[in-house]
Amino acid sequence: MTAAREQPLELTAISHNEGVDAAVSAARRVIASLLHAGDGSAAEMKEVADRLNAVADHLDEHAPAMDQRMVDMWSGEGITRHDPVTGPENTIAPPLHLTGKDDGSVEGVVALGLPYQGPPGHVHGGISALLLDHTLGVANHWAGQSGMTAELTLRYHRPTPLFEQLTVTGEQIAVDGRKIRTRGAITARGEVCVSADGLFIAKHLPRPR
Ligand SMILES: CCCCCCCC/C=C\CCCCCCCC(=O)SCCNC(=O)CCNC(=O)[C@H](O)C(C)(C)COP(=O)(O)OP(=O)(O)OC[C@H]1O[C@@H](n2cnc3c(N)ncnc32)[C@H](O)[C@@H]1OP(=O)(O)O
Repeated sequence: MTAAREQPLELTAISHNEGVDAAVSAARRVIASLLHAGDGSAAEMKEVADRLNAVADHLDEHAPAMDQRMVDMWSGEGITRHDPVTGPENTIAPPLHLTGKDDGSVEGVVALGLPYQGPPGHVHGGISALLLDHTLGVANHWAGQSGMTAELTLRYHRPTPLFEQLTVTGEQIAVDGRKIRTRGAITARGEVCVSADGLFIAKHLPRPR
């Protein structure tokens, strides 16, 4: 499928310790800290809310127009910085860090905390679906033929643990005309927790200009 490469290639934008990336890391910490604190916290939540709203007001005051920002988001070639799985500019991205491997597959590791909880102590099934949908999409890009998700079939083999290193993989299996078949999995401690089979159709929406 893909010619052998000498070393893994970054498929995720590298997070910087400055600028918006640093602010986003801080915001991720706030999200986790709020959930950890909960309703019974002794912290003065009215004051916390006022301070957070002041930060949001400041950001909104200095933000570009939405249509301009959309153009900016899609102006580069290659790796995105805004997506909800790997994006260093997106607070809801865990983030997962993906690299392309010699064998044509992609792989990343991530540990998920409280904001991603479903069953007690374990990852929400919809979050696993999000991670796999994106990882399969990136695997298609890495293999050279990408598209939009038409079907995503998930099998949840065992609960996926929070707070532990998870390995997320994706690999393009076949291309038949516009139909692209892709497979992937989330494993913990070497055991498959979730496996995914995707059908993607070669279609690309126009980039904002
Ligand atoms: C990009 C720039 C930045 C680069 C970054 C590089 C690094 C990162 C790389 C990459 C990262 C991206 C990772 C993203 C990952 C996330 C992906 C998503 O979340 S995508 C959003 C969710 N999906 C939708 O919203 C689709 C909505 N549905 C549609 O738009 C259409 O229904 C679509 C495209 C799926 C098909 O529509 P039609 O009109 O184009 O094609 P028709 O003619 O209907 O179908 C073509 C063939 O496919 C079959 N087909 C279509 N849908 C099917 C289905 N659901 N099941 C089975 N077959 C289906 C049909 O039967 C037909 O087959 P016959 O040619 O006749 O044999």
